[in-house]
Amino acid sequence: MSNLKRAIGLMSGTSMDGIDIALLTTDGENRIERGPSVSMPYSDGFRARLKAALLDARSISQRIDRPGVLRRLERDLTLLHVVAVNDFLHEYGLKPEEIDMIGFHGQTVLHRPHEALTIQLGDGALLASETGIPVIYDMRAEDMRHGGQGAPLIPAYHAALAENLPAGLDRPVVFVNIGGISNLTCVGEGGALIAYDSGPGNMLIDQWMEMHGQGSFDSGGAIAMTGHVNANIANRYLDHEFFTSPHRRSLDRADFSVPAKEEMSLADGARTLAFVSAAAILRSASHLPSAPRSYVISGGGRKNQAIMSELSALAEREDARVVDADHAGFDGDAMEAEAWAYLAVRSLHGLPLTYPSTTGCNMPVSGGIIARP
Ligand SMILES: Nc1ncnc2c1ncn2[C@@H]1O[C@H](COP(=O)(O)OP(=O)(O)OP(=O)(O)O)[C@@H](O)[C@H]1O
Ligand SMILES: CC(=O)N[C@H]1[C@@H]2OC[C@@H](O2)[C@@H](O)[C@@H]1O[C@H](C)C(=O)O
Repeated sequence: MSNLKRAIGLMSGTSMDGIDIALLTTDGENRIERGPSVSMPYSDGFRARLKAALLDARSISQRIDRPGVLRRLERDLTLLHVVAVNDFLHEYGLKPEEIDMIGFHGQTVLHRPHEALTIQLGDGALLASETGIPVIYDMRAEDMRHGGQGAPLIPAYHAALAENLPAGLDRPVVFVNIGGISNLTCVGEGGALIAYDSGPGNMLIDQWMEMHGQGSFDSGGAIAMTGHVNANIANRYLDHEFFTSPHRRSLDRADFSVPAKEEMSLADGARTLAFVSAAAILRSASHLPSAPRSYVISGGGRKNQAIMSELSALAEREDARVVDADHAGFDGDAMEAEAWAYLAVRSLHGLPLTYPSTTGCNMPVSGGIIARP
């Protein structure tokens, strides 16, 4: 009997721009068949509610606390995921009974690894009852109970993808996800894994654009491409203890703040923050035991031309190649959602989601809670 399962992965990331949905058929190990994927953007109003809720989340001290607006928001967020799943099933002519499980990330509203506290809003039981599909959720907590950072979790999936790298991508290969926050996974010769968060990704750029009334992101990096890097401000970010400390740790959105509006012009700010996003990745990669030969970039940040050109220039100096995940045979938009489907299957099979070399946990750890319809 095969261990193959058909799973839907759902990711609502730190950019808070919407829900990514992907279908994956996998054994949770080396067999991966990628299915369709879509994104369901949040309305401006819902996005604003998520952002406002980050403030209420700061007073959480126990995992079950839902102060202020959080309880109602968790329900609404879950119902949006219900709509996302049901629309997806309809669009691809699938029935709930044809899906073995959903891997549900939810929305991180607080992440304090030093307090072993991480909160992802999302009601797994409600999602299961409203879709008729078993749901595996809350996949970060068990890692923290074993001394881990609770993030990143995508490395187990990166490791499986690295089994099928196209020719020309030499190891060590580093998978980089440039979302609101960026994280990297280095896969060395023989499959050795090292992973950690690598710095601010798009979140500062997004906040900078919003502050200037220029929408929620710098589309294509078009504004950044007309600006110049302010080296003093860039160094202020890059000299942060996060990069200089010998210890790697995971990040919360609140760890870095946007520059003050009057510090730079719109274009120089967009360019400087794109440079910071790129340089942060290289600076974090300098803590790896051996120099990477290739970087495979996923996440929305790969669509920002300024980030990508800064990254390519910096990597070239170290004789490394930078490749968009889409050009390496992967799907740079769906990779996180695919990962949550993959991790759900691993969770079901009791396989580790994290390792000492990915989150700093004290042993390989599985995790996740299952909610049945
Ligand atoms: N066309 C584009 N041009 C420039 N930037 C873009 C474009 N599309 C998306 N982005 C950036 O990517 C972000 C979304 O990226 P992504 O969906 O990978 O993040 P996330 O999954 O929410 O975050 P995380 O991985 O930290 O959880 C947007 O907020 C925006 O900054
Ligand atoms: C606590 C949390 O939600 N962390 C996210 C965030 O967004 C990117 C980076 O920081 C990563 O550590 C993680 O998400 C990815 C998907 C992960 O766990 O692999």
